[in-house]
Amino acid sequence: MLTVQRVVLSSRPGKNGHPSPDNFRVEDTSLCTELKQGEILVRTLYLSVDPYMRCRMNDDTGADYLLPWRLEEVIDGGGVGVVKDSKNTQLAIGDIVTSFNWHWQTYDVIDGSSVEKVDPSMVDGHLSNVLGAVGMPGLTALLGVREKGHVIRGAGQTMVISGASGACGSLAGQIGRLDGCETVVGICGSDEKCQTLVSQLGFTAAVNYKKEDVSTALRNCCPNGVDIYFDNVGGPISDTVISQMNSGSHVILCGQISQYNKDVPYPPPLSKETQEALRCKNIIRDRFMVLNYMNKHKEGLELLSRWVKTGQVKVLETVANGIENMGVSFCSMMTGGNIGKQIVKISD
Ligand SMILES: NC(=O)C1=CN([C@@H]2O[C@H](COP(=O)(O)OP(=O)(O)OC[C@H]3O[C@@H](n4cnc5c(N)ncnc54)[C@H](OP(=O)(O)O)[C@@H]3O)[C@@H](O)[C@H]2O)C=CC1
Ligand SMILES: CCCCCC(=O)/C=C/[C@H]1[C@H](O)CC(=O)[C@@H]1CCCCCCC(=O)O
Repeated sequence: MLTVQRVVLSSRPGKNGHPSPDNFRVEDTSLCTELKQGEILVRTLYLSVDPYMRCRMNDDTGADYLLPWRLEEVIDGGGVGVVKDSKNTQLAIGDIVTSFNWHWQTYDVIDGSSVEKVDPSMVDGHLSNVLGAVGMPGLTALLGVREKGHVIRGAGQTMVISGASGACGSLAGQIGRLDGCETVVGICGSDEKCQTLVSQLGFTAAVNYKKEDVSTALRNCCPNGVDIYFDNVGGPISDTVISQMNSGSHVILCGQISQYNKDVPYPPPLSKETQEALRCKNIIRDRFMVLNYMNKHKEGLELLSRWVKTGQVKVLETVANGIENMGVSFCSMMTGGNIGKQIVKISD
């Protein structure tokens, strides 16, 4: 038996509530490390906190592909770890593995078939990138832009990204630029974030929605209107962007984080004005879900890996330390405490 730490959901915030670190509890538990055929013992290296997890805190997630976390049970999500013992013919001690359903636990015994083996050279040994730029958020940015953005190289297009300094947004803007957008404008929640987007990631301009009048600032940054909108946040910010979009333009409906603490369906209903703007200007607003493009993931990860290795895409990350900080990190990410991908390092 091994004593390990895990995080359980101790209470729910309620569909209309803001999540709090008190909703999470860290506790010790005993793990039987005797393996059955096919099982592996893993040590957790990094865990991911992601916006969709807010929906898993409700007893009804509102999405058929999301299971609710159960009260008093260990939480799961994206994770990466190292194999410490194996009775699985496909996995050896020292292998790096990942899963979408990794338990928030320092060590675990799991079926080897429930994880994917990671090639550490894909991320130059920077294993947290498996949960970020060369993982689900990277694929979301890449496939979101390519499947729904309709970027045409040389056409002088303008792309706007909300939630622009986060895991998906910071990559989506860089990919828009690489794919040929002439102007790439980010919207995010601090001057420091705005400065980073422009000085480090090559965005044309950035708008601090907490300080500036978004409508005026966008008119200045996008004098020819908006052709592609990568929408991570929804709500009033998106209403404003959509009001400045050109005829025949495209909204990539990636996420609506500004509405996740409200009891509304996903995607949340739009105001009458915004529905009218979409209709009158024939704006295509397609919902995008990265999990619907599994057949494009392998090729996508290879491209993202190349871009990161060659420095064509820069990676931003905010790293917290220790399993006791999972709840705090999740709540911090939900309120803008992160720049780039929010990661929690669990062990070396
Ligand atoms: N469709 C898909 O397949 C996927 C969708 N997503 C979605 O993409 C979006 C971004 O996810 P991800 O990159 O992981 O997270 P981020 O790294 O972007 O972190 C969340 C960010 O959201 C911003 N934010 C929080 N509340 C608000 C608000 N009320 N208004 C505006 N901005 C807010 C904060 O930045 P700031 O300081 O700017 O406020 C915060 O840093 C989410 O909506 C998520 O659900 C993610 C993965 C896959
Ligand atoms: C209901 C709000 C969803 C908002 C959009 C979003 O953030 C979607 C994220 C998914 C994305 O398609 C890739 C993911 O990893 C997210 C979903 C993960 C599903 C894990 C399911 C685990 C389980 O519940 O069994």
